[in-house]
Amino acid sequence: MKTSNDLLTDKFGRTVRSLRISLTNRCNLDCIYCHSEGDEGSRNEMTVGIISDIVTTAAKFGVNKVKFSGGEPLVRKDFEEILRALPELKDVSVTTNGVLLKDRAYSLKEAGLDRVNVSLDTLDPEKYAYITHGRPENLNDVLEGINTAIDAGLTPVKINMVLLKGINENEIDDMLEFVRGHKGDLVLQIIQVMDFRDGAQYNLDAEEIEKKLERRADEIKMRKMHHRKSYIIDGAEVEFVRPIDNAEFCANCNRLRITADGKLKPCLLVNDNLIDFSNADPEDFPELLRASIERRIPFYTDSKERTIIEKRTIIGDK
Ligand SMILES: Nc1nc2c(ncn2[C@@H]2O[C@H](COP(=O)(O)OP(=O)(O)OP(=O)(O)O)[C@@H](O)[C@H]2O)c(=O)[nH]1
Ligand code: SF4
Ligand code: SF4
Repeated sequence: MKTSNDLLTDKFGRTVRSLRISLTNRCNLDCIYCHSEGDEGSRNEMTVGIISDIVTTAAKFGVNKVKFSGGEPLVRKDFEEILRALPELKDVSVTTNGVLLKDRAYSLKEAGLDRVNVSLDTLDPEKYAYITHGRPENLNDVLEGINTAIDAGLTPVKINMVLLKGINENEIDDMLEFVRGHKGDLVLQIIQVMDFRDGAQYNLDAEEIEKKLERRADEIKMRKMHHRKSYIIDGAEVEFVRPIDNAEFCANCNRLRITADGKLKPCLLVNDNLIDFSNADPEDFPELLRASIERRIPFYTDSKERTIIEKRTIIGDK
């Protein structure tokens, strides 16, 4: 048995400090690029007790960050209860589409949520409806949700903008202006679209776009997680998430995923190495965590050829 210090370090020297927990596969939208956290789509959902047990165990071994995701995590009415059942952590956040955020922001903050990321690819209602298969009016709900989250202190609120060729690639400056208009409470997060659902057809040269932003930056920071860079451009902060074929991103991946139905998932893009702990005895959790860490490998390496083959065989066209 490993000691508590190295239990969550994998054979590539990556120490897991963060859990990314999917609360549900249900969603009130249906986006054209949805990756559903790379999950197979089970309808089962973990109970508050299981979530609390696994986070408590992981926290004993150094995990200090939890990110909740979905599907859409706010469709779970017991999200506040889940938050109240967590141990003390450094950073608890959620990624949401924001449609239901307005009515929950204050209660989530009171229950212990630190901050929120909100998906917002466009400020145009018609494009919004096209991307999400929702209603144009949903865009207003999201904007109200963002404002309420700021009022409730769920800051900084990150605005997740997935770059989509032919749809929103010319909206980066509008988004930067939107962020500037909220006086330091917002950060723009630009995300390269991945090869899920219709994603591939909207892919563009994200590296080139990032280089252009870099040239405009007054200041550049780099995060430990994924070595992601963020740029300050005329007072607006923009972080770039560019995972595809990015060996550096995977070499600095320090998060372990948990699927909505309670499986440890070492990598977003791999589904044949999951470990089920939904029916396990909490006493066995450390051993299961360790087993999952043993299965972690960086998905993208320096060999692009290998990556493409793996992608086809492992995730298919999901
Ligand atoms: N391939 C890959 N993509 C990721 C990973 N983490 C995040 N992403 C991408 O980044 C998108 C946005 O992530 P968010 O859920 O907003 O959270 P985050 O930016 O990772 O976390 P914070 O910056 O700490 O809030 C996801 O939908 C993915 O497309 C990862 O570990 N691997
Ligand atoms: S809001 Fe998120 S989970 Fe829902 S369909 Fe869009 S990308 Fe998928
Ligand atoms: S190994 Fe790479 S692709 Fe897999 S979850 Fe980590 S960063 Fe994402």
